[in-house]
Amino acid sequence: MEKYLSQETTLVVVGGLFTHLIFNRFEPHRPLVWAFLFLAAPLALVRGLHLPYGSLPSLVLKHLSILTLSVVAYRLSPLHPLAHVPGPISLKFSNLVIAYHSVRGKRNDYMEKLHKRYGKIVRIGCDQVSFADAEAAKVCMGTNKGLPRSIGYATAETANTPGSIMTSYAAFYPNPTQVHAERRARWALGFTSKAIRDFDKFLLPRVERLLRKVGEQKGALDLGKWFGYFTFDFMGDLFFDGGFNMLEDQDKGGFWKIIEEFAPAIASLYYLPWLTPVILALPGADDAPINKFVRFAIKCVDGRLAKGNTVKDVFYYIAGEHIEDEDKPKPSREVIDSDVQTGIIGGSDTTASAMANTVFCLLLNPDKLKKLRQEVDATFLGEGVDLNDSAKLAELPYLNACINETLRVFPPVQTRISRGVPRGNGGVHVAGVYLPETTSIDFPPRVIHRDPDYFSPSPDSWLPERWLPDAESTFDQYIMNMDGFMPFSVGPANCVGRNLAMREMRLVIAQLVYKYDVEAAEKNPKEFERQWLAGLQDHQILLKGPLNVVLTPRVATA
Ligand code: HEM
Repeated sequence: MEKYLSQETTLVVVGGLFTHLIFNRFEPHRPLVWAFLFLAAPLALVRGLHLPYGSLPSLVLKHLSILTLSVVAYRLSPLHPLAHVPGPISLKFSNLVIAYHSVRGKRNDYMEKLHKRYGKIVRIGCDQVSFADAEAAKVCMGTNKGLPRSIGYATAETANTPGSIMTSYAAFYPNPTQVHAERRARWALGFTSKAIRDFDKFLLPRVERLLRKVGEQKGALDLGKWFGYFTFDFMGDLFFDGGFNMLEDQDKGGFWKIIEEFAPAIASLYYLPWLTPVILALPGADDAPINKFVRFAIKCVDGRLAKGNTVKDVFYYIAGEHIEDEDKPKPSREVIDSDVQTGIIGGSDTTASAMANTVFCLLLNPDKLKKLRQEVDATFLGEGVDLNDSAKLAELPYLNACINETLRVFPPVQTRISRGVPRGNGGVHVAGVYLPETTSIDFPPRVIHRDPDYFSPSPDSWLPERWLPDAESTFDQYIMNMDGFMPFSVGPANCVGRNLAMREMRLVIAQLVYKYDVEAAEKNPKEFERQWLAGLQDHQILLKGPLNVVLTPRVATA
């Protein structure tokens, strides 16, 4: 061997392989540790072999080449613990490719294609799988002993924050289950049935204003945008005692822009958690979308804290304003700042997306729009009717069928409810597949919801009738497996805002079709459909193109 390889080359190879072993074993995420590992072996060589320091750059280059080759070869080899999971080679050697699909915003279509080709489980990164299987989702998200969220949630925040309700449940935290349960308990107080009923004092005036403002617009209007203004204002009521007023001023403050820039960044960095601290350490990082969003959240918290605890909103509970006992610990300012970030995103975009997609589906299916209107008219026509009667709306079968069917075909979180196998637990066996320690598992609701094993017939089609009580006798080969329905996720970390979101959606959709004739501005249904689907961008939240409609006030008839 020595005949062919110089001592220097042999040591470079050994150094590269050894560094790979360290990366593999400890998965460091800090840029300084990376810098150390990139330089340590070449420096040791220079010192050990008494080489000139001028040879350092070329040694570093060789070291990095060996390291890269070793990493790529290992990830593609049968030795890798995820080698048994099928998937395209282009995705196996690095998470960069799936991160690229996330930035493009078409991860939803891409995942659908991958699952059609490779089956229920696909390897989508070096340590990532997508698992479109309801049983696996149930086990991993678990009602009592599920897995925590994956390490990618580290990217949702700047390095040193203590974690929100969302991120504190990530596998990298020392005790995710306990920390999350403590955060979740405070959030849950803000979403009891009573608290939700009390929030009607915010919600009902916002619904009234939304429906008045859209009626005042001349010509076609982008209803999706108006839904966004509405949900953002309502989120502001829930967390910051109001203050955005988008239904009056539209987005003059540029709040949506902050979220629209933040979403693609965070959705792709999820797959590259090591990159976040690097980006945040670069000059000019102050203007990075993550920092802009974090600053925005902090400013909102400053404003709310300055107002004091005059109102029992969600913030009141998550900030521990309800804790009167001086001896009981209150959440730190860092925890509040982190939690509020989850609230801003969770409380605004998701519900707006679901409502926009419901209207889109109704417009493509005028017979079903007519049926929904008949149900709403029949319920609310007459003296003394209360269009704000949420209890009554919750009982309307067709209204609920339309919303649930939209959440099925177009779930606002399309391709990633994520869980991670913690280091040190020896891996897990899920639905017949072994997943080693540190694997990140994405459960893609849109793929699962459109799987004929769970919903038949025509799982890709929007058919509210499948939710009606007589569906079993109306459809041939009827399958409705609710284990495969997870728009709000399941288990201890499922969506805490679910009941509130359903209340919002029922009120808005019912009152919209009651008060207005709604028509698509684009008269060709095929073109209308094409434009809307092309505009949907899956960045974990669902960004949308315009939903241009024409509204005509109507008088309800029996
Ligand atoms: C149609 C509307 C909504 C949908 C489809 C939705 C969906 C989801 C999903 C899929 C998760 C992830 C759960 C997991 O990882 O297992 C989640 C979590 C969460 N959502 Fe929602 N959401 C909606 C509305 C809301 C609203 C209105 C709020 C609050 C104002 C909210 C607050 C949260 C919070 C705080 C979490 C984290 C829960 C935890 O970690 O315990 N969501 N949501």
